[in-house]
Amino acid sequence: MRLLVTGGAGYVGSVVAAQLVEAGHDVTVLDDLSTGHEDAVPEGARFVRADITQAHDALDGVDAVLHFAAKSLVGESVAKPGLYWANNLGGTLALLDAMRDKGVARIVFSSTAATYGEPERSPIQESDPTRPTNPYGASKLAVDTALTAFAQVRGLGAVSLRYFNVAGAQGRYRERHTVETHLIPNVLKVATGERDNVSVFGTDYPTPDGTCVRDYIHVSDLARAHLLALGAIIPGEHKIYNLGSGTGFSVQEVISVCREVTGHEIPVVVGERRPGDPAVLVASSARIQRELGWKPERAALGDIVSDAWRALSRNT
Ligand SMILES: NC(=O)c1ccc[n+]([C@@H]2O[C@H](COP(=O)([O-])OP(=O)(O)OC[C@H]3O[C@@H](n4cnc5c(N)ncnc54)[C@H](O)[C@@H]3O)[C@@H](O)[C@H]2O)c1
Ligand SMILES: O=c1ccn([C@@H]2O[C@H](COP(=O)(O)OP(=O)(O)O[C@H]3O[C@H](CO)[C@H](O)[C@H](O)[C@H]3O)[C@@H](O)[C@H]2O)c(=O)[nH]1
Repeated sequence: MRLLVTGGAGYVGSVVAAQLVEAGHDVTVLDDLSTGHEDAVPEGARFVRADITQAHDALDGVDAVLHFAAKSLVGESVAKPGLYWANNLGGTLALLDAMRDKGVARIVFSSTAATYGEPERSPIQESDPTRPTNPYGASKLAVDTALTAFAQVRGLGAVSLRYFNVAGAQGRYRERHTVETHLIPNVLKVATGERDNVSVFGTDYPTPDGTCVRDYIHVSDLARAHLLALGAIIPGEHKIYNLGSGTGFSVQEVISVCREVTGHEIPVVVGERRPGDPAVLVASSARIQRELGWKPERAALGDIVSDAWRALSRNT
């Protein structure tokens, strides 16, 4: 297929673009490089540096869009909600209009666990209430809502994948955000010497060891789900799937695994709770397993951390 990958110079988008090229698709990456890196665009993909509101030309002859481009820092979204609404919702609406103008009727969208907010039960199912607790999650939920409407009125075929905590690396493709908020890369930066210690945000949560529990999914497993989603798009339908490994690990458990993998003691500083962090976020991925036959292959936390560590130590 001829595919447009927005945000394909970023962490998740670059891994998916690499898998798409590998599978023989014709791939164009469109990215404004606001948080991405041009050298993350895989060999064999074309690169267009542009904002998602300027995608018209890049959509010529395209069969489907995989839409990763977004702002995705929860804290920044609280400080600058306008940026999140404009970029994530406004930008996506412009992209969807351009797709309609160019007759492109298929999209796979990066949604998030943040659309659920504080969950009522664990694991979270797609039918559970969506009550985002920050503008980032709200902007992503608004796109999901728009996709449902456009499927009904425009015949758009859409799949939203709600990622839980993405981690790990695929070969050279790794997480390298300039502002890094995610736990695993921050812990590993202590082992490379880039940081002196890692802060644990709260030890008084109602969890077995008092630290937050998350569902970490390997970026390669996540990427594979996009290729399955692409094949499952049905015009006029919007499908939503959670994507996690189905097992929760606490912050302390993650740090322990990072110590085992790196052989570094990784000093810890106990800090305050980070506002807006739910105690436990674990996905039920039963729907995508049942309907698309997806299965995580590198779900073990040791594998996820080892792959992230290998890629990081090769590049620092
Ligand atoms: N990483 C995670 O744990 C996680 C979890 C849930 C959802 N997501 C979603 O997955 C997607 C990818 O996340 P990521 O971690 O790879 O982030 P990232 O910041 O590495 O990648 C996003 C890419 O989009 C580009 N971009 C942003 N705004 C743009 C615009 N207006 N026009 C063109 N390009 C633009 C950036 O330059 C970057 O290359 C995002 O939509 C994010 O919300 C990520
Ligand atoms: O230096 C750090 C970084 C994180 N944490 C803790 O580690 C856990 C994981 O934090 P991350 O920042 O790695 O991930 P989040 O769970 O906050 O975020 C993920 O889930 C969100 C939904 O709530 C969004 O989908 C977001 O894009 C996705 O990365 C949280 O309990 C956080 O408080 C620390 O203790 N210290």
